[in-house]
Amino acid sequence: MRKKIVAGNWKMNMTKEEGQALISEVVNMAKDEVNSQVVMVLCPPFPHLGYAKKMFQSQANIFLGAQNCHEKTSGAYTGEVSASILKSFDVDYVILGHSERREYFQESDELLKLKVDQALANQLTPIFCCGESLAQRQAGSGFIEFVCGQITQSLFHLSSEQFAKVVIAYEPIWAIGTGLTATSAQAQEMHAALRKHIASQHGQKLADEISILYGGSAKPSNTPELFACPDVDGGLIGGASLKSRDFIDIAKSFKW
Ligand SMILES: O=C[C@H](O)COP(=O)(O)O
Repeated sequence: MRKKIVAGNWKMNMTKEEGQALISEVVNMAKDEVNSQVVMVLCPPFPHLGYAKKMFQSQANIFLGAQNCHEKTSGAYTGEVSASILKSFDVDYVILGHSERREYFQESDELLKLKVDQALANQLTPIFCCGESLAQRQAGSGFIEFVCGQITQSLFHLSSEQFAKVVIAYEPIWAIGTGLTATSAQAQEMHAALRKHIASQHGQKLADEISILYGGSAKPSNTPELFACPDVDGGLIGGASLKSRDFIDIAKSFKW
């Protein structure tokens, strides 16, 4: 059975004190309330990575994620962080290709390919984001091909053994932070198409093992329906991951 994952992307939020309080609440609530088979990933800004892991070391289903890594191994790249540095801080996952990175930092499919390689070479699990813009969705056709194309461009150079280690996050750009959520039918349609696309390259067995998360204004009121879709394996959560109650309730949205 493929993994059910709820990842919280804090983006550029939370001071040290706020972050510590949030993690401690999430850890305590998860212990009592969340099925231990749900993989929970906390992705705070870089400075929090230094202390965060120690706060949930005893909890086997909570993992640490970063929000980005550099495409090179090391060197004179002021302000950047490599995958090997992240690994040395016990980071497990790294979000790559988020639409905010693509838009504000001009990250291309080609660059993301290199970042994915760095992540895998350092035993980090990439949470690879893909998704179409509002204009592409409103055009009414071609958006599924566009999103599958992002996977082709940045991930299809991987061997099947490498691809099996990747988590995909479908995040329609028009749903991120807007309050507009994809309907469960829209999410299911895209997730099924992505799985079919992966199967065309790596076979059905591997495609069936890949976790594909949904992201975009996910909240406790809509995740039960979204997570009930056969091809939706969890969520990449932005705003709602900053509130412990909401994040925990989202992690409780799976039907078993
Ligand atoms: O990485 C998370 C996504 O960008 C979703 O953000 P959101 O839940 O605030 O819409």
